[in-house]
Amino acid sequence: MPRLAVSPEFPVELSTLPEPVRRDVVLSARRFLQDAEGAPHPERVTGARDPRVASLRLADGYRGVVVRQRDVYWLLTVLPDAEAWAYAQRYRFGVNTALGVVEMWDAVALDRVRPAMRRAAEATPTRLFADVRDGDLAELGIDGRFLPLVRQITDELTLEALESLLPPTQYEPLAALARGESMTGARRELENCRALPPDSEPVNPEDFGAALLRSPDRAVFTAHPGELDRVLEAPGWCVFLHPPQHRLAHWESYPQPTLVTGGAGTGKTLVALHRAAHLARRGSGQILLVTFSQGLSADLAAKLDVLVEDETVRKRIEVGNVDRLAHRIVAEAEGRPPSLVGATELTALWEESDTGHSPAFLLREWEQVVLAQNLRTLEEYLVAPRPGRSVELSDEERKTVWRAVEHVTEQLRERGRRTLLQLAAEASVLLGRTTGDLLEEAEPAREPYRHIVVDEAQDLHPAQWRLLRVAVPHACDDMFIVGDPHQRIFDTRVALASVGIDAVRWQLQVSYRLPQEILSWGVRLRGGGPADGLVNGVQELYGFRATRHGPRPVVRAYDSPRDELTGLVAQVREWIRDGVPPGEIAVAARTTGLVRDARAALRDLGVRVTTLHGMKGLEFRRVAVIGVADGIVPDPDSLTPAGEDPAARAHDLQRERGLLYVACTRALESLYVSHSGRASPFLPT
Ligand SMILES: Nc1ncnc2c1ncn2[C@@H]1O[C@H](COP(=O)(O)OP(=O)(O)OP(=O)(O)O)[C@@H](O)[C@H]1O
Repeated sequence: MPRLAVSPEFPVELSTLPEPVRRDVVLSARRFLQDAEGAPHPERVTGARDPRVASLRLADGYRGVVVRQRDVYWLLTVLPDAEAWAYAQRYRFGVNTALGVVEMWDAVALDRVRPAMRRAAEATPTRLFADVRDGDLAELGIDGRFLPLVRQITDELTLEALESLLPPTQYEPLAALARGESMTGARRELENCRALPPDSEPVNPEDFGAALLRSPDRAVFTAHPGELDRVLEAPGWCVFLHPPQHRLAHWESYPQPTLVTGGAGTGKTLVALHRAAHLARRGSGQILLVTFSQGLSADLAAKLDVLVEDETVRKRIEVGNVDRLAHRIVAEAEGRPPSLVGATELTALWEESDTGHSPAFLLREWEQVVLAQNLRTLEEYLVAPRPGRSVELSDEERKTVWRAVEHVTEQLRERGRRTLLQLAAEASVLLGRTTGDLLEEAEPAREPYRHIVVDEAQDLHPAQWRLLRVAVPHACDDMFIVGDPHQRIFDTRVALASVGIDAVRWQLQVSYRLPQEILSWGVRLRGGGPADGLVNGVQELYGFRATRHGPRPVVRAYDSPRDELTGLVAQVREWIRDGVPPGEIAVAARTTGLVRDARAALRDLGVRVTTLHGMKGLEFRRVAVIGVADGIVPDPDSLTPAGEDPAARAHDLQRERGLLYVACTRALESLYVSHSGRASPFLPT
């Protein structure tokens, strides 16, 4: 029986074929896998650059291309006959001698550039890799067949021109050396191309089957027709993760909490989903997959349903948001659902306390200093640090503020009302009581969850982190956390270590959602500067890059809001005329008023219209962000007056910037931004 591995390109090509052809292709592939009667035979490809390449007739006029070695077949693509033969002739295949993974390159295109490279090399004695020894290149897995070419490269631009022609495992270490990195840096880049931890066996470059097994991003083996159907039908992200994503999601065991950070579209949510699925398949205990809001958790649950087919495995994962968890714990303890206080009622309570500070100032002090550090007494508050608050408070002023906090909490208690953060704080006390102090005890009395996986971690409040920490005992694989401090859209900054989560951090750097043009523009908008939170110190966007190119974002200035709406409608209609389904188009604005106007203007078109906040965690092919004007973004009502607290205002501005950045980085293909009147100061010039 053949051992059949499928490449990620095969299902993609298959999905573009007309229905009857697709059905025939799937039937033929199944027959081939089972070696059944009528199965297609591998046919030799004359003129092939690689003698292991063969062709399979999969449907009338359509052929598959395979690389074979003994009983192993790697099914690469399915194309109309003529294209399939040409494809089969073009490519060569190898095994990376350092990593043992498969490599594939367009030998015809590479041959085509050789004469120009030779001429360029003859014109100058300069060589980009003159100082690098052959031995070092071999250690980095550079294929001997590429060596003459590598030795001819004169400068970085020439190397960049080769990027699409070389396998990434050849290109990445060379690019690192070209950037002036040491051998260690180049090795690190190479290691980043590894999806699985190294095995103890030395690499045998002749064993193609073993190399395919080490390359789950390039090939998935299917043992029976059910598995083949799954690979052919499931969305690509369910089956093929990019090497760093695969490594993080499928790592056997993490001895301590793990934090994965990465820019927009680097696949953090996918990694969180696959990690949860991996843990569930292992069956080591109940898993909580948790995120920031109810809407996002519904989205996660829907994706998880697609990823995990086995019902028993799926049931091991509860998907939720932290507020719901807190609500449930308190409701169970008290025998009835807790009642929440509304924003207006809370503001009125702060106003009752005569402190000389605004309700917004007091609320912030309560949430970001008192609740964030879980301060219970005036004595604790008097000596507590107040990070992010630049207005000094004397002891007397602190006493006044504390009295206001006591007044408000007392009033809330009397009315039987609570805020969500109070709920989280109470839930962690309740859980701590029933489970013992899990931070201290080695063997708690009860284990609510065995694993917790957190998405959108940057926006959780310390009180919510404390709840999550007590909801899972300290053990290997207890917490797997993904987030991006640059996408923070709420006022929470937490160093995980300060809430008992001693996390080791990993980073994803390649955005698979954004074209480079939107990514670069977005980074300028966000300000490439560092963001704080999650780990001690700050994090940079340095090294964040994309794999695709696309159109530059379009920024349109209009004379009036009415013209701006007309322009929006014209843009959305054009996208729909281009064939983009309305469900894959989103329009976002900072204010609910603008959202209402845009909804009315786009009434019949069926596109999603939402606030900037509502864009969090989502993705669309085309995105329009409107009303990006001075006076709207940043929202003046959401900014602390500079006179009241300059540091808080600076944080507010960062948060507003982050919000716009989040909305603009939802676009897979095109981004359209508009304003009437003066542009928002956040827009890159
Ligand atoms: N392995 C993959 N296979 C297919 N598509 C991928 C893969 N990894 C990332 N993508 C693409 O990138 C998108 C972003 O993935 P995901 O939502 O997990 O990123 P993220 O880092 O959580 O994004 P953000 O922080 O901006 O919300 C996916 O929806 C998909 O379009």
